[in-house]
Amino acid sequence: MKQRSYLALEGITVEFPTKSGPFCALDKVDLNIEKGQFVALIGHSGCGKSTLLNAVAGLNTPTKGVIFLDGEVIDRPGPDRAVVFQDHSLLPWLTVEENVALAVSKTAQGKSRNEQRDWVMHNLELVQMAHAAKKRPGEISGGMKQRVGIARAIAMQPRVLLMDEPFGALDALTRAALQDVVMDLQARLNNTVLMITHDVDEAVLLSDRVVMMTNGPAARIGQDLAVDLPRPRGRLSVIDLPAYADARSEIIHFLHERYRNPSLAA
Ligand SMILES: Nc1ncnc2c1ncn2[C@@H]1O[C@H](COP(=O)(O)OP(=O)(O)OP(=O)(O)O)[C@@H](O)[C@H]1O
Repeated sequence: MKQRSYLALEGITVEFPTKSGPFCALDKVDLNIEKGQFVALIGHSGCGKSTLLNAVAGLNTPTKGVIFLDGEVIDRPGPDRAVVFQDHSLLPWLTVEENVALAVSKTAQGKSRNEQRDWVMHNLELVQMAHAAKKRPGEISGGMKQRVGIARAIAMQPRVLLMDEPFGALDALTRAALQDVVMDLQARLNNTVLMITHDVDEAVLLSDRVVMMTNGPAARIGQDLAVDLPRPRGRLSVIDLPAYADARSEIIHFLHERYRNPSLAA
């Protein structure tokens, strides 16, 4: 039997029907991610990053190709793949605790009510949000909502954590604090993660690999860069390492030289 990676995308083509005929967003994309790897997906706006992530989430169906997770074909959404979106998508009428509990109830077979409650609080503690358990989303800041969104996702113990620009709507300092949370979680839990970002420093700081996409239509993977930085990582401990500068430079050359932003092309 063929030995596949934990998450294996094989020949993924996605075409969308449009008035002027099919629009090819992704063209025969192959991507292999091992268990416990943190992979960032980077590329210019509109290249197809969300299309790729949504295919893994089961939210869109590839026109061609197959996605395998732990040897099983993925063709629909499931609680084994939790998604964190840029917009936290918490239910406003539920408290922080209830928002996480709702997700946990879908995946907590065999857990008593008390065990589920403890699990919810444990995950809120991991993102330093236990103190706000009784608040509603309208009573907490954007950064705090994103922390809760992350707690909700990891509390489901997904096989893959998918993040679509999770910090895109946050100011720079809040964003940095959330990156630290994600680094801490990765050190403790070693999740398998696929994360979309537009931020080169964020990609290098958080990831084991940075996968760079070519400009669409018919986008492909243009470069797959291993980030050779020790873990656990801290922002100040890696920033002066040559490997940090090298990775950063590779990505910037890819984005601004090899595949320039198509909307800036003369
Ligand atoms: N449902 C759809 N119907 C038609 N075209 C679509 C559809 N969804 C996405 N597209 C097109 O597919 C291409 C890829 O879109 P996608 O949202 O995946 O890009 P992206 O890299 O995630 O962009 P951004 O960084 O701006 O979020 C774009 O040209 C987009 O217009």
